[in-house]
Amino acid sequence: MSGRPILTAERMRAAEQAAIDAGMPVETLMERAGAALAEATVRFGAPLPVLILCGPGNNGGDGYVAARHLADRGIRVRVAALGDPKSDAAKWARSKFNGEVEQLGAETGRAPILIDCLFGTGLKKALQPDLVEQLLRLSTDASVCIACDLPSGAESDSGELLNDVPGFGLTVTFGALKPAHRLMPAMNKCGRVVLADIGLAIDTAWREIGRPDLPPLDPAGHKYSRGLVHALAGKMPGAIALSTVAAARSGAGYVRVSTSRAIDGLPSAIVQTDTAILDDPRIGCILVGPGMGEIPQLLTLALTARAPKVIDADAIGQVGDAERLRGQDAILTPHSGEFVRLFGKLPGNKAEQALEAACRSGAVVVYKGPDTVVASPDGRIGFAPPAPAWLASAGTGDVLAGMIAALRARGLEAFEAACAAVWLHGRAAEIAGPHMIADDLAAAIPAALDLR
Ligand SMILES: NC(=O)C1=CN([C@@H]2O[C@H](COP(=O)(O)OP(=O)(O)OC[C@H]3O[C@@H](n4cnc5c(N)ncnc54)[C@H](O)[C@@H]3O)[C@@H](O)[C@H]2O)[C@@H](O)CC1
Ligand SMILES: Nc1ncnc2c1ncn2[C@@H]1O[C@H](COP(=O)(O)OP(=O)(O)O)[C@@H](O)[C@H]1O
Ligand SMILES: [K+]
Repeated sequence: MSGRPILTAERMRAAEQAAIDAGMPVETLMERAGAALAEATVRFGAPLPVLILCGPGNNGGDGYVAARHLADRGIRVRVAALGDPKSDAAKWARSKFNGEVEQLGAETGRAPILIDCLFGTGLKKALQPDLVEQLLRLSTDASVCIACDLPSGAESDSGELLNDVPGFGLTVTFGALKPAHRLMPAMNKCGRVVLADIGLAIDTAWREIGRPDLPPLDPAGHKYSRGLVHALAGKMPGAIALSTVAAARSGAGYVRVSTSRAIDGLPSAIVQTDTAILDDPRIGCILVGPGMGEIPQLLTLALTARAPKVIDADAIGQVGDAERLRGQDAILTPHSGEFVRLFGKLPGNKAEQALEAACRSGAVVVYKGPDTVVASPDGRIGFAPPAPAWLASAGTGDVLAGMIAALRARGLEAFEAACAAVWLHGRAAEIAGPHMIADDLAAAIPAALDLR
């Protein structure tokens, strides 16, 4: 899966230390970070007067460097600091800035562009209440708010907010994204996240899910080689109808649904059958769960088959013990309620919880929500880019399950199929627009596929 790298604060510091050990001065890293922050500010905010709030550590150091670069470009820039810089690199950055440095407080005047360089990955506790008050006041008075690395108060690894945090239009981060950029509630405060390369070597299995690279159609292919999805209908046929339409629209060559009674309104291209023979070697992926209701035999039947499977919705609740999935080639797609029901309350951030669930079950886990994460038992984690909040409507999860099943049946490896579907699902929602219903979402999949 391609996409921007994501590192915890500890691994970020390790990457920085490795660069320093290899002979790169920390001042060079800070110089690059501050220059990138200044560049993004000019591009995003236009050449308006800037106020930079500097904290005592290296986040503040980046701010002094950015102030120098902005001043060199002829932009009116003021710096208000919490106090003297504490780290050597920040002291160096402060010494290179020729302008005046105000004491940050109730007297600090507003500016149209505000840059928050108070705290970044070094945040350890909530900001003092009076500092929060100043940050909120100055951000309310600004037209454009930019966060250096992280909004101050957002905890880098968990995505928790330790104090009230204003909403930023832009966050400029360095080397790699941090989990907080893609986990709620912090991700909702970051605005657009720009990643600047400051010359660090980044090695990680955690990435933001990027635009998928789907294999081209085989010119000599046939409907089975393009992928056969076999869905199992249960009590509520509407849900499996959404899933199967989504699977067909996602490029499966053949979509078949086992159902005891005809499902009205299903496109004729989707084959309805009253038998449920799952030992057909041509099946590329079985889909079970959407609209299943209390029919646990359907999950049992799916688990007897060799084919890969997507286990969604009601079927997740029927798994009981995650160990049951060992040896299965499965993708699980729980929302938070289904996740806790199957795995209990796990420690760590959402990504770590998904990874633990993947390790326990041996399945790829798509932990859904406004901050969907995809985890593979081999340690890979994909963090979804922001998706529209209007996805929170009935049936959109059924659509996602069908999309994953189609991409899996088309031959993508389980983790790749899940990540690609999550990306396309978010883009389809953007295309379908704020008043969409799940049926519109499925109809927008071809346009999302065309975006790639
Ligand atoms: N890791 C890297 O490779 C690079 C990091 N850079 C910058 O360095 C930042 C991290 O710098 P630091 O480790 O100095 O940490 P910060 O600048 O985030 O915080 C500085 C120190 O403030 C104290 N502190 C934390 N929370 C506080 C609170 N609520 N109230 C009062 N004091 C508090 C802590 O002792 C902390 O170490 C990054 O966010 C980034 O902006 C850049 O300079 C470029 C290179
Ligand atoms: N606030 C939100 N912002 C973005 N995406 C969301 C939000 N809430 C839910 N989603 C997405 O919408 C889908 C909902 O799936 P699910 O909860 O299974 O609903 P349903 O069972 O009704 O289909 C998931 O893909 C989830 O990630
Ligand atoms: K900051």
